[in-house]
Amino acid sequence: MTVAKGLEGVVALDSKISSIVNGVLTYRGIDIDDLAENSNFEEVSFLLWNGRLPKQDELDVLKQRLASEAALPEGVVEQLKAYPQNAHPMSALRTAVSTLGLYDGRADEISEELNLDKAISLTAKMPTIVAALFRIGKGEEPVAPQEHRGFAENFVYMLHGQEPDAVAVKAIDKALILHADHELNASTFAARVTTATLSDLYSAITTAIGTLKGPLHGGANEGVMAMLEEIGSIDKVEAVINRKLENKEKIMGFGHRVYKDGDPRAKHLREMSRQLAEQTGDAKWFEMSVQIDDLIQHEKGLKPNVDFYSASTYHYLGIPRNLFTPIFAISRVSGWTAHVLEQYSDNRLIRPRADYVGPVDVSYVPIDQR
Ligand SMILES: CC(=O)SCCNC(=O)CCNC(=O)[C@H](O)C(C)(C)COP(=O)(O)OP(=O)(O)OC[C@H]1O[C@@H](n2cnc3c(N)ncnc32)[C@H](O)[C@@H]1OP(=O)(O)O
Ligand SMILES: O=C([O-])CC(=O)C(=O)O
Repeated sequence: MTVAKGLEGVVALDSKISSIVNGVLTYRGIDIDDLAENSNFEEVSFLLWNGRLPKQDELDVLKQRLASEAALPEGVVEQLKAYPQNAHPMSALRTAVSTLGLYDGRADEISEELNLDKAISLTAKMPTIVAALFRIGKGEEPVAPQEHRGFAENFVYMLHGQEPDAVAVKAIDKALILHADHELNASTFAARVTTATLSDLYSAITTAIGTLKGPLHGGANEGVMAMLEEIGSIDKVEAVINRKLENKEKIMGFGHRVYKDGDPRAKHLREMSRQLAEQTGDAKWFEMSVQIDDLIQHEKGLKPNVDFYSASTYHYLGIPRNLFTPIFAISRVSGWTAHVLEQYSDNRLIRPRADYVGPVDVSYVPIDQR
């Protein structure tokens, strides 16, 4: 058997959701650059779930549903308050999504219509969970979502409990568009593996969140911020990065399994970070990031991925670093659920083989003779 370690280059399934061809990322055939400039997260979610852009009335209905289904069952809010306060928000989010499944009496009913309803309902609740975890962590009461607010706007409102800043809302909305789907990345693959056993949507998304959390995947954005904080000032960039390279440490936010010539999402986040640096008058985090970017490209030939400039962008928005990966999950749930729907619609159990390389012909030794 030929083993492709890490399944590199293996095509595991057909999908009509997103594509990466010659370094260009599309959702349902539309270039991500076009969507990032012109769309919004609700529209992108519709696109991922339905395979086409919505008409105005369809978009209005989806926006209304996402806002009206954002509130959490009281029992879930009580559980969030009971979680250990030192739990990582990604772990708490994973457990909360699993708990939400317990509150859906039809979680195990699988039908096209119900699956889409569940996708909308879960997507609607993700920002509410993340904002509630943030506030509970600070010893504050969660803020309930408001029905007249858009998706990104409601999230920023629930974080701070006050009228959201328009710049922050626009930046979060763009970040959500850019993170919404990415072909067969590790967390999406994990969600599809779970779905392919005909398990329920909440189980698939719980699987996906656990997979996104790792620092080689979505967790890298938090790792980037930790690195920026460790470096601390522009004059220390070179020394710290060179030491990390000498120690053969992975530099968070660089490299990619598929993109070898650059991640098309990174330029948008870089520009957002630059603009926010200018608006806040605090250039340090952007300038440090640019210097690291130049150094890593020069030393390793590696380019930044989606996680690199999202770290300084979120930092400028006043978001603590342990919420960076949960924000990724708030967005990616639209893609994960689109893949869950696609998997259900043409399912076959996903079950590859392993090449056994362990010992053979070993006899059982009774315990008293070992
Ligand atoms: C949303 C996302 O998930 S985007 C990815 C987020 N993850 C990160 O940013 C973590 C840092 N990056 C990495 O660890 C990797 O580049 C991954 C996990 C993204 C891709 O991994 P793979 O496709 O398996 O690449 P692989 O690890 O084989 O890298 C190839 C070579 O480049 C090196 N390399 C790759 N990325 C990095 C990095 N960030 N820092 C230093 N060296 C790196 C590897 O050490 C390897 O070198 P070698 O051939 O001398 O052993
Ligand atoms: O595709 C990948 O391997 C990781 C990634 O960039 C993403 O999930 O957005």
